[in-house]
Amino acid sequence: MHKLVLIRHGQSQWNLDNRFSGWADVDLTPQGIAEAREAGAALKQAGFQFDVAHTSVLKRCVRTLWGVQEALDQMWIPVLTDWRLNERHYGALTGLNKAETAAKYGEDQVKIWRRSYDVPPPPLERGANEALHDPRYAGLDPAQIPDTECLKDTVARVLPYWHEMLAPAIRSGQRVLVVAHGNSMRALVKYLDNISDDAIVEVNIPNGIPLVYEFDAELRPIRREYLGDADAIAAKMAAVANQGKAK
Ligand SMILES: O=C(O)[C@@H](CO)OP(=O)(O)O
Repeated sequence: MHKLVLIRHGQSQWNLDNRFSGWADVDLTPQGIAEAREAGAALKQAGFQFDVAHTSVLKRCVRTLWGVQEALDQMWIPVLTDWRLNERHYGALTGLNKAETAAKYGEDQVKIWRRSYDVPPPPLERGANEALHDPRYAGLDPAQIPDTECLKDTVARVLPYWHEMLAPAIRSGQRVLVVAHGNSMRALVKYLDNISDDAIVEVNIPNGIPLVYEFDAELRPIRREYLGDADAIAAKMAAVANQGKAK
């Protein structure tokens, strides 16, 4: 039986402030740090241990992984960080308040920007794209650095990571933990669960809750389950969906 555990990072400062984050490197809040430890404790209680962990190059994910590893008493396992697990790039919306953006452009437009499969937010001007000068992206061809991304664009970088890095490790028997972001997880979940372009619009990922997949030998999902209280998880998902309301 193959398993995979996915966790969205804990609450970030811009989750709390209700701002579009994308590739901005915002840190966790104290609540986010506590959520990371709780996720690790829940995994430990359920008997999970891991051989390797993968995360993005953004500190809200890295710090979440640290909290999970600490609670699991597995600080020693190999960790791979990769930009392909980053949050979807939010283009010119990065840093804007979601409720204010909904008040200005309408909730429907904000839902399209947040959740549609193939409509990207307005792009950053190339000259304003700080990722071009950020050493963590120095190994990339500048053409790979986006000025904005829709979910389809995020799928186009997350899926190669799945096929090249995650799936072979899982197939070889490694116990793999992935700490990622709301939309890089939506990209992976869309593929794994074969969710349509229309249905993915309603999928929201809660912060700091382990999502456990069980696969058959072909890595087709047999079961998936969030670890934790179902009502609390549903409330967290609804809170994410409601971030795009004008209030
Ligand atoms: O701001 C972001 O980068 C993401 C995740 O926090 O937000 P949303 O849920 O609006 O896609």
